[in-house]
Amino acid sequence: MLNMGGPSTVAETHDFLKNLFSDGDLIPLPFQKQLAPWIARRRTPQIEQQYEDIGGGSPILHYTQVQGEGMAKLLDELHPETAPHKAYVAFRYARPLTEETARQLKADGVTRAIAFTQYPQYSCSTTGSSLNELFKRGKAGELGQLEWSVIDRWGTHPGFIEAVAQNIEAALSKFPESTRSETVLLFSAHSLPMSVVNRGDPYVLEVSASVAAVMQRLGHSNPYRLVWQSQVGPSAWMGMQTGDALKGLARQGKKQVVLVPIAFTSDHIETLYELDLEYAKEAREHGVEVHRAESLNDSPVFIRALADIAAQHLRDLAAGKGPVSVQLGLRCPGCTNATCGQQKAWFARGGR
Ligand SMILES: C=CC1=C(C)c2cc3[nH]c(cc4nc(cc5[nH]c(cc1n2)c(C)c5CCC(=O)O)C(CCC(=O)O)=C4C)c(C)c3C=C
Ligand SMILES: [Fe+2]
Ligand SMILES: [Fe+2]
Repeated sequence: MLNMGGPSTVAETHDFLKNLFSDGDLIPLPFQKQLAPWIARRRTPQIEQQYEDIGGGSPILHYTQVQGEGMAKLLDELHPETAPHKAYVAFRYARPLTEETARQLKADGVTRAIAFTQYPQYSCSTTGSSLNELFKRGKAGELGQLEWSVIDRWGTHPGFIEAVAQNIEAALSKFPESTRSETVLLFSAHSLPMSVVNRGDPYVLEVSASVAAVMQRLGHSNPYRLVWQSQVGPSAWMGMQTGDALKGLARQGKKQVVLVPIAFTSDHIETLYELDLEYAKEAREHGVEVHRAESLNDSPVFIRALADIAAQHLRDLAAGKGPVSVQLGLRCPGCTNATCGQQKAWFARGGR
């Protein structure tokens, strides 16, 4: 289960940021080796305070473990031919890091593995970075004799869409029935730098497809927009920004909003701090009642969706389909990172 991870305790914040700013697939920096530790050190106090304010750390490891254990158990029933199944967590910037998990896979004598991204929608800066890291470890012989296949995206899977829709319905039910249909659904996803969007990264399109599928499932019961949050640094990022959108809606006299995180499957500072503590609070000061749809976290509907995605993948493999999706094979038209090409070829050969 591939994801970026987060600091489980406030004390782990610095190492998390150092790993994050050292990742050239996420943030390409000149003199990255020297600059990354410097930026991380400077940014640590502010981000530590945010993790402090949301209860002392990121819950992502806890929820990924709950999701993984639930998924593996269901998968034993859904696809007994390949049982027993076991979920391993491989985070990009926090423990357990990919290198730790690689050692564990080797020690356990695992021979067959699925690299299952936990980002619903594909971006080279998220899933692409995790796959590049796994590829580098594999090429260096750190993974043992493993045969790999990849689940690279699942942003319109009906089980995922159903789980999100149910959480929206629960949030909507907090508004009076008489005015419920006037509530604006404000889908919010982590933004991307325009430099990434403009090289042909598929994330913005795939997040939009998720939103369209959720709205179809809801029978277009409410007006909606997709907006973008958490941009960092001075460069241009995908907009409109979530905070500005809330202010604009307030100015236009909207009184009820449901905020919907759509590109991340468990709580993190972006939901618990930015959406709940910053934006929702500010909107309330402007007279807007805001409720947030819960993150998927330990949703049984979502855990069943993960198991269903994995089971379908295993059935496809048994039916002779290749180890990677057709779509994974296509690099961004503007991609100049040679590792991306090597990584895709390596996974297409089953990790050999
Ligand atoms: C699908 C989700 C995410 C995308 C896409 C994404 C792209 C992206 N992020 C940065 C820079 C930073 N992100 C940071 C934290 C962070 N990012 C995501 C998700 C996505 N990022 C999450 C869930 C988190 C927080 C983890 C948590 O537990 O809350 C940070 C660190 C925090 C900070 O310093 O503000 C940075 C920096 C870039 C540059 C980027 C696309 C290229
Ligand atoms: Fe980010
Ligand atoms: Fe790339």
